[in-house]
Amino acid sequence: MDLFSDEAKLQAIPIEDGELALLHRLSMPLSNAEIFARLVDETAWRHETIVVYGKRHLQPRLTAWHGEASYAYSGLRLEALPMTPLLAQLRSAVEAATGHRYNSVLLNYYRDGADSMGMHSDDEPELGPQPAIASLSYGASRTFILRHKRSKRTLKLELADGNLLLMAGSLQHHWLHGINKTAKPVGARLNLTFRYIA
Ligand SMILES: O=C(O)CCC(=O)C(=O)O
Ligand SMILES: [Fe+2]
Repeated sequence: MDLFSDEAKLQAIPIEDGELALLHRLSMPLSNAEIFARLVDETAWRHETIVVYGKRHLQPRLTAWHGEASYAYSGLRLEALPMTPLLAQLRSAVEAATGHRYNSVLLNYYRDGADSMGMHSDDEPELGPQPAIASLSYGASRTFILRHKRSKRTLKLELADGNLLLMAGSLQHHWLHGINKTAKPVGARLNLTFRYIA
C-alpha cells in the first residue's frame, strides 16, 4: 500500500463550529474482521441501567470502559478496566493517525438495528474545553448524525468497517451527535471512542 495515498491520511470534513476528519481505514497489522472478533470476545460487556429524566432504563447497547480513570455520565459511574493488549495497540495506531494522546476508551456494542445512542455532546468537564475524541468503528455500517445546537443543521456520515472519525476543536460545544435505531436489517457494530480524561 502507498502510505502517502489519501486512503492513509485523515481527510478534513468541512464543518462550521468544530473540527471533523475521517480516515478510511486505520492501519493495523490485523484484519478488520480479526479486530472485530477479538473485541467482541475479549471485552467484559455490560448492559448498564441509566437514569434519564428520573426514570431507569437499560441502555440500548452494550458498553465497556477501559483506561486510567473512571468516568461518570447520565447518573452512571464506570470504573475503568485496564487497557488490554489489543486496546493498547489500537490506541497507539489511533494516536499516530490523529496526532493526539488518549488515556481511556469507551466501547459500544450495537448488537443490531434496535441498538442506538441518543443525541448528546461529549462535554463532561474532565474531557477539557476542546476535546479530541477519536471514534473507531468495526462491523456493520451505521449512520452517524450530527446536529448543530443553534442552527439545527444536520449532517449524516455513514461510518463503515475500519473508519476512524476524529472530533475536535469546539465540535462538542456546538454540536450533538448520535446513532439512530434503524429498521433496515443490519449486523453488529462496534464503536470505540478514545478520549483523554484529565
Ligand atoms: O457509535 C458511535 O459512532 C458514536 C459513539 C459516541 O458518540 C460515544 O461513545 O460517545
Ligand atoms: Fe459521543
